[in-house]
Amino acid sequence: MFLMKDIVRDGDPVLRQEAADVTFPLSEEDQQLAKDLMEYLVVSQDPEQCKKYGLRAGVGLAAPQVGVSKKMASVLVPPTEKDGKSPFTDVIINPVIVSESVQEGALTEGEGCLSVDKDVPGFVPRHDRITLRYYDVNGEKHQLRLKNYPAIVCQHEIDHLHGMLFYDHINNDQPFTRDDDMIMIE
Ligand SMILES: O=CN(O)CCNC(=O)c1cccc(Cl)c1Cl
Ligand code: NI
Repeated sequence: MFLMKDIVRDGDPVLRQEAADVTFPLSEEDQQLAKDLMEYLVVSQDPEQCKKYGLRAGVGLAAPQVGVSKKMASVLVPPTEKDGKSPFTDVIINPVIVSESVQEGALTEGEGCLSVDKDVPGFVPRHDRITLRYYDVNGEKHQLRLKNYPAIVCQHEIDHLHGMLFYDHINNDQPFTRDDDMIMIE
C-alpha cells in the first residue's frame, strides 16, 4: 500500500517527464501498480483509514507520483448523490483526450496535488467537457464523455502523465481571473 513517504514531490524530474505507454497484456508489476494506485484512493477517502495511515485524501493518483513513469492513473470521483455511486472510477491506461469543449471549467476551490506540498491558490482553467479514450487493466478500450468535476479530475491526472502540474495553468498575475463564460464547479 502506498503511504505519503512513497509520494514523489515537486522538484523530482519524474514529475516533469512524458510518461511511457503501458504495454498489454499488463505485467504482474503493472497489475499490482494499478491495484495500489486505486487502493490509495479508497483508503484515503475513508476518514478513519485516512487518519490511521496519515494520508492526504485524493480523488486521483498518477503513476509518476509514485516514481513510475508510465501512462497509468487511478480515478475515484466520490459519490455526490445519495445513491452513493461514483460518477467515474477506473484505472485509466494510455488515456487520450480525443475531443474537448472550447468552454472552460474550473473548481471554485482551486486544486491540490499530493506532489505539491504548498497550497497554490487560484482557478485552474480546464476544459469543462472532454471525450476520454483509455484502456482498462484488462486491455478493454473505453471511450466516454465526461463533464464538470469528473472531467477536471481526469485532466489533472492526464496532466501528470505529460509532466504537467496543476499550478502550471494558474494565471500568476490574476490567479482568480475567470472569463465570464467559464463554468465554476463546486
Ligand atoms: O493527482 C492527484 N493528486 O495529486 C491527488 C491529490 N489531489 C486531488 O485529489 C485533487 C484535489 C483537487 C482537485 C483535483 Cl482535480 C484533484 Cl486530482
Ligand atoms: Ni496531482
